[in-house]
Amino acid sequence: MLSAASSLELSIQTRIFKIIIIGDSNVGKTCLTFRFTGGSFPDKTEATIGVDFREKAVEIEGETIKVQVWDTAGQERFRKSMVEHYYRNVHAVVFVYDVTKMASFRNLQTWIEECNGHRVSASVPRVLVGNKCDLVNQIQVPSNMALKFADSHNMLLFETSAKDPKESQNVDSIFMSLACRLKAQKSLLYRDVEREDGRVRLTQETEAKSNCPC
Ligand SMILES: Nc1nc2c(ncn2[C@@H]2O[C@H](COP(=O)(O)OP(=O)(O)OP(=O)(O)O)[C@@H](O)[C@H]2O)c(=O)[nH]1
Ligand SMILES: [Mg+2]
Repeated sequence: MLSAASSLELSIQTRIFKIIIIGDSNVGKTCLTFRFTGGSFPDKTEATIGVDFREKAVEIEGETIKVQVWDTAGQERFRKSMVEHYYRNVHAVVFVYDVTKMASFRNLQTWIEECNGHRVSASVPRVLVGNKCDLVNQIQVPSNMALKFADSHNMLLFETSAKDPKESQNVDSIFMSLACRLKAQKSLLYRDVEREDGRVRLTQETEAKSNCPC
């Protein structure tokens, strides 16, 4: 068993990455969050009011990182007082649309503008997620259209389903790929700080040895 001191030390050392999920109401933001943090698809969901937080500890290259997912409200009336909080000190942004609803794809432009309007740095990674791919006969947003949009905004595209258990790895990979990128970014940041201190010098070679699972 861990002593109180060592468990305190562990929790102090654990880095937390804040990832927000943004998109129209009903696209499945809450279900995607559930799938990643709890491994299941909820029987029933209500519209999110304000924000729901869910966390998951993941291990990347031997480091335990806490991924803190901010599941935001898509409905204007449930989000307007919270928007500032969503974007404050955010580490990564996940934009979600519903592949069976063209309007949710068209509205991405507005969500991206909102994000840009909150001084989110260009270095904050963003990904695009097309959800509900299990509804194969109802797809309205063709993959090539989504891919073009993602490319033009410098985002990776994931097409997936929070509902289909066979897709659960794909859902995990949305968050894991972001966590890997953030870990790499942060280690660069530490390296710079350490360089300034003149204490530690990490070389390109050290970076190349990285064996990130993503
Ligand atoms: N078929 C299918 N239905 C899904 C999927 N993901 C979510 N749903 C359904 O879509 C509806 C909305 O899901 P939520 O996760 O609550 O949507 P949301 O984006 O969080 O909505 P707000 O909280 O209002 O912003 C629910 O009825 C879910 O069961 C999916 O991958 N496939
Ligand atoms: Mg929700």
